Amino acid sequence: MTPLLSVQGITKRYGAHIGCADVSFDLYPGEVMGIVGESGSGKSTLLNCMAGHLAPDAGQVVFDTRPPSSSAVVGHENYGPRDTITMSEPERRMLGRTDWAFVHQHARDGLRMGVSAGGNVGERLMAVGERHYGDIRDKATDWLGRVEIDAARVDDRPTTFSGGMQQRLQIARNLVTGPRLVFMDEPTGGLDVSVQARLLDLLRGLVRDMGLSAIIVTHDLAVVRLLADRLMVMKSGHVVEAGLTDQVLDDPQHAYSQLLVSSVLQV
Ligand SMILES: Nc1ncnc2c1ncn2[C@@H]1O[C@H](COP(=O)(O)OP(=O)(O)OP(=O)(O)O)[C@@H](O)[C@H]1O
Repeated sequence: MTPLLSVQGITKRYGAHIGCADVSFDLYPGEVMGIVGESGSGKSTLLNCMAGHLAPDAGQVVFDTRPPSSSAVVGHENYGPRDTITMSEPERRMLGRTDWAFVHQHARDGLRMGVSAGGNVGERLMAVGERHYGDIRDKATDWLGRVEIDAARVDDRPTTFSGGMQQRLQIARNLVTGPRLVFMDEPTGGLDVSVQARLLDLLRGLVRDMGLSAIIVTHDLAVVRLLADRLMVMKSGHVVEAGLTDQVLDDPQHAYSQLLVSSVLQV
């Protein structure tokens, strides 16, 4: 099977300082990869390099592209595995609106706070060529329901929403176009514990129902335990251990992973 995403030798330095070094892995369709490590271990640097937000110094991020489903989507004729780092900026941007999604830790980074909830979701549909107002509004309302936001709030701005609702709205905005790969940066970070649990449950259901592939960066091992099939443990920019989530968490081999797991157990 062709990997959906094949990451090869991604390296990013900040001056003499290493952000992440020589990271490689394959992600297959429907698979969820968790990336864990303490603060400063390079998780966000790696995620941002993979998602095209940051230019790596070396490496490839090869995505198995498919023909556009909307006639409004124009551009590349070469489908199949493509290095997204060397593809043109318009192509990468289109990927970011269609097959890729990015869920930020802070919902306000992924939402337009001055636009209604329905508008936030509908905007992404318009970006891929949908023009029929009634259809867009219906789909937006349907997605609000799928993320457990009352349809009566469709015209309200996200500024009037709680943190958990804002995060669920950001997820709806991201998933409405049916992406195949979702990058998530600490998706439950900064939320109350009970809100986190509900969001995790929702995410798990959506990932399963939509057959999504995802890469989730977190320092919370409970998040990867619930969502990730596989796990990479990072330390000082390097991957020190990788494997099936349960295997790594229940029987960590590297001393740093052991420390990471045990310090969580002590909490
Ligand atoms: N813009 C930058 N300029 C210089 N150094 C940076 C920059 N961004 C990150 N770094 C450094 O790169 C290393 C990796 O940082 P990164 O933010 O990727 O780690 P992280 O694991 O995501 O941490 P956190 O969980 O705190 O976000 C750290 O040593 C950090 O200080």
